[in-house]
Amino acid sequence: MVLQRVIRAVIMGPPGSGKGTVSARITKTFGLQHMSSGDILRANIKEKTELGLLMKSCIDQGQLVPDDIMSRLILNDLRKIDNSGWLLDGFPRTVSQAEALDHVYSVDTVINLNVPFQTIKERLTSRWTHIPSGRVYNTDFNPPKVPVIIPSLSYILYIWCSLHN
Ligand SMILES: Nc1nc2c(ncn2[C@@H]2O[C@H](COP(=O)(O)OP(=O)(O)O)[C@@H](O)[C@H]2O)c(=O)[nH]1
Ligand SMILES: Nc1ncnc2c1ncn2[C@@H]1O[C@H](COP(=O)(O)OP(=O)(O)O)[C@@H](O)[C@H]1O
Repeated sequence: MVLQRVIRAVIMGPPGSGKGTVSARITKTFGLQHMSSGDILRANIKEKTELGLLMKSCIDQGQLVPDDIMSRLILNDLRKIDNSGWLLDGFPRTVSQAEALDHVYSVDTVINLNVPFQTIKERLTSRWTHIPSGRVYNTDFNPPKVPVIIPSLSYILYIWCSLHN
């Protein structure tokens, strides 16, 4: 029997630094579960869970979700995959969240993406998201296979509704 070591890692960096893009490659290469705080929050909002409804108003106002709620949510999800390796993306985001994680798990590796602000600005202006799958593209670096040519009114409405529900 071969015992495989469970790897627990965290990726950090400002919004737009490439955490989601790099995480997808790392998790595929090393067989880790990708735990994205943004995706977990969006799933809870979509499913209209009690916490999801509470958090929607914070996110809509551009605020961070309170530390205790966020830590509870992520640690709860990590407990469900206790025997797997994971890469945390977007959590911890504050000292209090880091302490909550450290209390329960010992993390093997932390990757910090250090990207200049000007580069982040350029990347975010050419970032596109495929709403149904959540995949992120960039018109220069990682363009989608099927380019969006002229969005129809119904498509614009569809995107608007997806962002506001
Ligand atoms: N030029 C370039 N663009 C990148 C790179 N990594 C990510 N991007 C693009 O930058 C944007 C932000 O990346 P994303 O993974 O969403 O960042 P996050 O907000 O930190 O998760 C997206 O449009 C990506 O396609 C990179 O190494 N070079
Ligand atoms: N660890 C966290 N603590 C508090 N709020 C969070 C955390 N992660 C995500 N959020 C909330 O969810 C929103 C979307 O997160 P995310 O998809 O990671 O995008 P971004 O990194 O661009 O802010 C954030 O703007 C914030 O309101």
